Amino acid sequence: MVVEKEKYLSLLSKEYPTIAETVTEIINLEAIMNLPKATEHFISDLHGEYEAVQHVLRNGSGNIKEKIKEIFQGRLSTKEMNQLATIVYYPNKKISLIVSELETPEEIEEFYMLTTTRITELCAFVVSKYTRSKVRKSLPPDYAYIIEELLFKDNTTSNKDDYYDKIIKTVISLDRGKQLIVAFAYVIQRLVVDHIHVVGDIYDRGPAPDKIIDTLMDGHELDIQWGNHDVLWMGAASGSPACMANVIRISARYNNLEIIEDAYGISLRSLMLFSEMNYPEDRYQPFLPKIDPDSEEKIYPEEIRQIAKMNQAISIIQFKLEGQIIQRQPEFNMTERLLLDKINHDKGTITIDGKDYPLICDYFPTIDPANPYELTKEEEIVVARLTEGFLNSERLHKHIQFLYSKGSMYLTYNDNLLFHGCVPLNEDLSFMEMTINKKNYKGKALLDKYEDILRKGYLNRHRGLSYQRYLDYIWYQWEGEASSLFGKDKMTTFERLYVSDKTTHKEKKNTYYKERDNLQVCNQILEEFGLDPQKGHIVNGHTPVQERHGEDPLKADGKLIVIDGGFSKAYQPTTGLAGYTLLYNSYGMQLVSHQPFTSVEDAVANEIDIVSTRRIVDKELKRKLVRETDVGARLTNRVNDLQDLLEAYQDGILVERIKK
Ligand SMILES: O=P(O)(O)OC[C@H]1O[C@](O)(COP(=O)(O)O)[C@@H](O)[C@@H]1O
Ligand SMILES: [Mn+2]
Repeated sequence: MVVEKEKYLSLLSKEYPTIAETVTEIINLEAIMNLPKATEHFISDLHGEYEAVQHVLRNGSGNIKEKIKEIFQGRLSTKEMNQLATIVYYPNKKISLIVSELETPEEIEEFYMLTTTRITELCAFVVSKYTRSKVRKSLPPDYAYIIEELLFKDNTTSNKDDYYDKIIKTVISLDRGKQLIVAFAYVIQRLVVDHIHVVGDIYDRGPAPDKIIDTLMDGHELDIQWGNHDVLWMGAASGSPACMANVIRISARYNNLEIIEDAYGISLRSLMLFSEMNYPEDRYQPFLPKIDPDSEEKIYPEEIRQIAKMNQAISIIQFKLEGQIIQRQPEFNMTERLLLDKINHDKGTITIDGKDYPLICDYFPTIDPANPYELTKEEEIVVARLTEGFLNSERLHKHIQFLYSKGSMYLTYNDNLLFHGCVPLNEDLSFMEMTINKKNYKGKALLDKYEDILRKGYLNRHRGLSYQRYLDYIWYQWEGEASSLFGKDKMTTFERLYVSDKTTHKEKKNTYYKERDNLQVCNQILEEFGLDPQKGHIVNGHTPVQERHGEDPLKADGKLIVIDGGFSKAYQPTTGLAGYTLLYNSYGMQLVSHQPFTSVEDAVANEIDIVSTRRIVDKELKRKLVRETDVGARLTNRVNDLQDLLEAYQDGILVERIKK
């Protein structure tokens, strides 16, 4: 035997010291590989919409309802099935509501009895595709014993029924019925979806990306493909002032500065004072925040004025900082985006592409026409304070570290390729090249390089300016032409704010977006990432699918699927929907579309499911097993090693470590 192999087996023998233990593990792994493939659940462009995301996660994109129907159709009425579903999604709230409407203790007891029996049956069905050990690990410690006892009850011995009945009755008589049902509900929520892929853009626009991350951190098995908005926050947390200015500007624009101040505890006081002192009352029209018409929170005119001024101050700071990057990084090829030096301060106009346009607002108290990209002393102080705040917020770093640990630029998983935006293409369909530190990158190598830069930028965040190069490249991924996350020729933020002529607002999408309906292009990309085009799919987020205008989320005959349906409220008028989720289980792939989510209260009281339609993307001819997945490939390797270990024991090459 080769020495290396022998060493490896000797190490393995520490974990499996006897023939019996080795055999047991082989049998265990073989059994796992024969289980149906676990359900993958793809979501993207969550954009801070915590409640809608929660709802989709709680109802497993409609999967829980499907399972309820499978078991109870014909036995329960639609009303009873809807009620059971809502109990699973919002157990605490729904049970309290139901119980408050019941009159006698007998009715309450009957409700608990019935619900516990039904939810046990549902849970048993949901967990039937997992090994017992996996189920056991998902049980809440407080009720693990009881749930396990009820779940794995032996149906062959009917005299045990009394025993199970007795367990339930005792729990109820001890006034613990509600807690047990809640525990069951969470187990069902957790296990109905085995693995979540978040295809980018958790941050910006909506109110609570921080709460979404808290939820994602709470135990689901998942991975993240970073979106452009996530990378902007990662850049800000890495100490990039330009990324940070963008983050603050977007939060101000969407009237959501609480995310910075309250959720992450970063003080905006310096910016507020600076903007109050420098930007007067009537010059901020383009900077008024967008107010969510559905929001019940009252906002005072004075507050709106304050936010607009902060937005204006940080926007100018952003344009200056971005101009500095563009000037010091010729490789970015972005000199056309240098606009502050094109302002004609006397005439109140700007020259873009050789044409003069009037400015909506021509008040630039901090811009020195001779040196338009230089920050004033005061602006420098504001930027330094804010950067410190972003570098030192504990909660922000907890979240950003989670994004780094679970995330990547792209992912290959069970033959599929997942990324948020695009693989930048030239018009002739070749991969677009980007020069980074004098070397050229394209296709997969470019995405790998971007990821490397993102990681190095964050790891070196406290090491000062010599690492600024990384930060500049992180910012580039937010709005550079060869960014795989942005995918447009330019970001016209300045023009949108200052010029009314809409022709200047145009952002041209990369060729990828026109060509991703082309099967050959999709195949070329799958091959570039080492995947089999016959088997794989590409999954993207980033561009809201305008289903209302007849756009199809399935491109190239279903080879590529775009799942940005607009959880983001700001985009719902364009999409006409509230998001897609893609499910990939042992029977194939299904695209689920969701209607706008109103509120938790509405969902609880009126038992609303926001799932509207399901579409088959791909159907497996034969139910797919774990053996045929990436996990299966790893387990097969493991089984092969264990078989070698077994042989080594049997041939006397290794001796069993029998415990004394
Ligand atoms: O809708 P807003 O807030 O004006 O933002 C528009 C900007 O957002 C972008 O669409 C990028 O964000 P998305 O990833 O959400 O599309 C830019 O291309 C555009 O300039
Ligand atoms: Mn995006």
